[in-house]
Amino acid sequence: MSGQERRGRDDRSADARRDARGRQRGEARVQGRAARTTAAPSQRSRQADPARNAAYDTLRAVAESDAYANLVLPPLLRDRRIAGRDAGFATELAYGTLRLRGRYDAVLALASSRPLHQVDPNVLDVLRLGAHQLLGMRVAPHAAVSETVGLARERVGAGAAQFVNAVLRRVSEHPLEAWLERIGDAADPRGDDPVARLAAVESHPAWVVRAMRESLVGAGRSADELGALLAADNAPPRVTLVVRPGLADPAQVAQEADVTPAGLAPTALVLSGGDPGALPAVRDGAAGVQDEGSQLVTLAFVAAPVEGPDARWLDLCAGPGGKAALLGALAAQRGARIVANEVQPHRTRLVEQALRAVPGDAVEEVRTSDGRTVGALEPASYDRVLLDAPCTGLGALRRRPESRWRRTPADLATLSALQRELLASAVAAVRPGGVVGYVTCSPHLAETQLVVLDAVRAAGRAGTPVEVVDAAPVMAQVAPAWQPVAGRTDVQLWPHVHGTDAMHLTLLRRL
Ligand SMILES: C[S@@+](CC[C@H](N)C(=O)[O-])C[C@H]1O[C@@H](n2cnc3c(N)ncnc32)[C@H](O)[C@@H]1O
Repeated sequence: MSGQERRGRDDRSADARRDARGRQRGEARVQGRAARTTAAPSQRSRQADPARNAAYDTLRAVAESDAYANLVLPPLLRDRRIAGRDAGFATELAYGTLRLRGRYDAVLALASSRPLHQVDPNVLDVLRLGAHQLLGMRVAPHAAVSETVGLARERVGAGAAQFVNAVLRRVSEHPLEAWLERIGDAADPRGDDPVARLAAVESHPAWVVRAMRESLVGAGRSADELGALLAADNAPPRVTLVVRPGLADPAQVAQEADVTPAGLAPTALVLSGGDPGALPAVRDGAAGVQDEGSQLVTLAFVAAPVEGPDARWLDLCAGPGGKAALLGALAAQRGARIVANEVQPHRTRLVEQALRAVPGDAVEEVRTSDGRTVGALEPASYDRVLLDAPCTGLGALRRRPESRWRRTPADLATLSALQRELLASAVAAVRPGGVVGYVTCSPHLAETQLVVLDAVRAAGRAGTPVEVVDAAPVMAQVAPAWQPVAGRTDVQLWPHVHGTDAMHLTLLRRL
């Protein structure tokens, strides 16, 4: 995607109701305040608007309390009664700034008279917000600078405001394309380090850039797609609904909301605007918000042929219950029953909530237990076992704006060890002839192909041998538009190709 296209996409989420200064109109009304204020006019004109304040508070919570932006911002907007386009502006400002933090830090490092590590973290976050308004959103440059200077003055102090003014004025001197060129050259001065260049330009840690290149190649795709993959991580994901089969009617949902078919999964609709939580079908649990990739891997898992009965399904790591709800709906249609297992009690409660619309006789149990023990406690007990494993989430970076900066290579070692144990347990829990679906929302080879390779070997040693089932024809049956990758029996989805999270699916049959 070109910088121009990327900007165009950001532009569409910019606030059309904002005035030329990028400030919201009718702010007092949105805030429930009287139009008159007791502040002196000079002070009034300096007040940063609530949307920018909300974005700033979100960035500070992410930095100081290890908070998740998508858990911090929505309640903050509700509490402060920031709604509609102003909420959209705050969301794009906060999430976009977090996703593109690496790019903006590279820009700010060139524009600042001080090394960034000497800049107060509060000031640095204000600068990042200013950089995103200037380079990633359609806020007029003078408004982006003056409003952000106002934010600095209000939240940090007058000295900080002067510094912010000087740096942002320098940032505003060049358009995004020129800055991308400059930060690319600064990261890769000799022109022989494409990873460093992409890391700066596409705003990913270098280790993630390397891992994504290996994942693309390992999944049978070209390394030339790397730039497009990283750019796709920087775009806000579309809002996709799942219409749970037998519980809701897509035509009915289409009457209630502005939706279009997502393209691959027959259950998936893209919502073009509005609050999905306000839709009746979503409120009652017959539909939900779910990435199309999650729907596809669940549908393919259920479509995989098993030998013999097909009545008892286990979701080993079910929380918060998105896939369990789809599984439950499909189980109800097929006369099967599901057991939903989750290790964290509060997430088990979310699974119960997600399953509220699934007919009771399709749900055998929702329980809290460590999935690693299930294989030993209930050997050969299920016809299908879904293992949607805890993972780094490197395939869902666009959805979790700050996570790329939090994850470390050390997480891979911990998580892939857990994934191996859980997969061994899943294999032990499925009966001979039954199917295990191994799913991650990461394309990292250490969490996908290597875990599967080890699990197949370990299963043989443990006396519970498995074979890999070719998932390509199964996926083609579920999603006729699916294009298999030559030589691959697993399924790897990609944001830049399929518009989904980078979900992985391997199907195993117990022998
Ligand atoms: C990727 S999430 C599952 C998402 C879920 N399938 C959905 O679609 O909503 C992985 C889940 O595994 C849970 N988990 C982690 N370790 C576990 C364990 N040892 N046993 C069972 N669940 C575990 C996590 O708490 C988390 O809820």
